[in-house]
Amino acid sequence: MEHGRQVKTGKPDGHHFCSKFVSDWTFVSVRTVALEKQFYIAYLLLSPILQSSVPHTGRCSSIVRTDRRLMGSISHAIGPKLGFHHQVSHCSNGLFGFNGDKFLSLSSRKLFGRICASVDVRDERKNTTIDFSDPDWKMKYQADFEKRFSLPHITDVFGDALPIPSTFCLKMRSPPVSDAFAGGYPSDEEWHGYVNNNDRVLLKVINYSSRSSAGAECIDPNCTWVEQWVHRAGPREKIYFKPEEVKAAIVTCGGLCPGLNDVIRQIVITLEIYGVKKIVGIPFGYRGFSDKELTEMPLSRKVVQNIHLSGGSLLGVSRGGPTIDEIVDSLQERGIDLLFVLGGNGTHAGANVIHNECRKRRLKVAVVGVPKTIDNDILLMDKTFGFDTAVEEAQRAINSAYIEAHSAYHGVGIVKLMGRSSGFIAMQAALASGQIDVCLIPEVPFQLHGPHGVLRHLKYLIETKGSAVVCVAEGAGQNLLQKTNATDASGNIILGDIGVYIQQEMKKYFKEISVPVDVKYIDPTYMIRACRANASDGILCTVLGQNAVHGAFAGYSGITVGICNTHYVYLPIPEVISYARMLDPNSRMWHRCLTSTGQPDFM
Ligand SMILES: Nc1ncnc2c1ncn2[C@@H]1O[C@H](COP(=O)(O)OP(=O)(O)OP(=O)(O)O)[C@@H](O)[C@H]1O
Ligand SMILES: O=P(O)(O)OC[C@H]1O[C@](O)(CO)[C@@H](O)[C@@H]1O
Ligand SMILES: [Mg+2]
Repeated sequence: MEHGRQVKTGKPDGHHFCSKFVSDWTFVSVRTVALEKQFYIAYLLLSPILQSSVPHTGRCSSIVRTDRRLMGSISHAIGPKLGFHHQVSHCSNGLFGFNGDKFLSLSSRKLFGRICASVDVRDERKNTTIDFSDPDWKMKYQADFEKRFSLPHITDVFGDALPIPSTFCLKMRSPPVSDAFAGGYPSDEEWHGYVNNNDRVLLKVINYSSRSSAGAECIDPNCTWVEQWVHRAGPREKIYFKPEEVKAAIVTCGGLCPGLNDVIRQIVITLEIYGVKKIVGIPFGYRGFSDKELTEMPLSRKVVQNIHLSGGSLLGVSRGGPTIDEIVDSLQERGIDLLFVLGGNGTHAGANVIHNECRKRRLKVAVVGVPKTIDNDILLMDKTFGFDTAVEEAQRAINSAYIEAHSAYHGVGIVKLMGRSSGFIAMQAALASGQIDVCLIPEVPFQLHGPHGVLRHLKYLIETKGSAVVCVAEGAGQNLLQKTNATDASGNIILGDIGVYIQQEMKKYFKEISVPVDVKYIDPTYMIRACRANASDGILCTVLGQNAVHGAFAGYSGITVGICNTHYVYLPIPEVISYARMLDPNSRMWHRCLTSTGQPDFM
């Protein structure tokens, strides 16, 4: 029996308080995707099961709702759109019915993993079911994984494309290391510094012994460890483009992100090292491909030398823009052979369609993405560039909120941070600052009002500590706000302002209960991304930029670059963008954040 984190599910001021180890099993919910309705399964309903596995006082009735988006957290193990179909008919206990449920939450998955004798996993993308009674299922899964993560290559379409020796040469840059190393000297034959096409990086490094281990990502009911290897990034010995003949283009799309200029700079520098003479920047995102008013920007080492010293994008960014046909027409007209696309989920979706359209038209173009999102919401990667800087900047806002709140009589600071569908920035900033009492993220629902609501907890904090600081991700608590169906030029839903709403409700609440509070609201939204990359992001951008160029010259297309378990990899675009990566409320990191803030569940 394993136990989860120590959770306060209430406060001693009148409502229930539970300061004990609560198992993961207490966090249960099911989302009926088809009906788009959230519903909760009360703890009491589960108590017959839970009593046998969880030591509880009977006073903790708090339930944390999780939802389909949590699948982001298990995606690493089972791949995009690979949903768990727990066939309830297999369960001895027929408590639950799932009308067309596509996904079960991670937590409920664990629960059912225990309840059900047999669990069926379905790969929705390929509509194949894994039969765990097959003794070879693991081998088959690994083979399928290898296939899914194989990298599209120019030779898939141009079978007769002949590679040439790479013009990117590291030879002679290193002095002899030792007699034992490569025969004593880095010779052509034995040492060249290239990455072998067959090199792989292990994607998952934790062997969870139990489905109930915190953050467990399991494929089968026994949580068997399955090797999942992805392609290692880096320069190859053979290349598929003649550097002196190619034209390379760079485009930056979506919102701004610290580090865009660092990546642009490094791509240009690396291209020049290969020997590329024609390098251009497409202005203002995909729009630059079709807007006749906008002309492409010639790029060289000289032009980009110092651009990383400032934030933003040298090329400009935009949302929305032309159709894929228009973009590919433009690629053809401009004679572009290598296209580097810097952007988030939307941009990568575009890049993948561009790659497919190029194949359809039999254009020998390598399309390589570099994931850019301060939200850190791209699947499989340790982190995306800009995220670290955004967290650092967010901390400054939190510190100001803390100083304001701490210095005022009954001061409350609220800081709203970016994070449309995932709360990574809010969580990391809360963890880093150590000044947050309440961290609200899109992945964890909360109530403002009521005995377990945020406002009641703030009252408790005012009474006990004298002040409080709340940090809220922009996508949190959207269910509390009126929905507009407005979208931006790229089709992203325009969110309601949760920060302003919390501020207003807070003022009303404290007025009603006649407790004076001094509320200060800080919205540093654009300040955390419109800035220069910090050192850590600077390094990440440099490596990603270099690897993007190596990947394109190696002949790969429809790929993106990333960092997995501290190693740099190439991944096929569809595998990283099938949905936005979400924070797993059952992950150790979120548990650590809760431990740090000391906040209870707000449901
Ligand atoms: N599904 C899609 N297929 C093709 N192109 C897309 C798709 N989604 C978005 N795009 C295009 O990609 C570009 C950027 O998209 P979007 O504005 O969503 O930013 P993003 O890349 O997701 O980055 P951010 O993290 O800042 O939101 C836009 O020009 C948009 O038209
Ligand atoms: O206001 P803009 O430029 O559309 O960008 C805002 C969005 O950008 C993001 O940071 C994604 O890059 C979202 O979290 C946020 O909603
Ligand atoms: Mg987007």
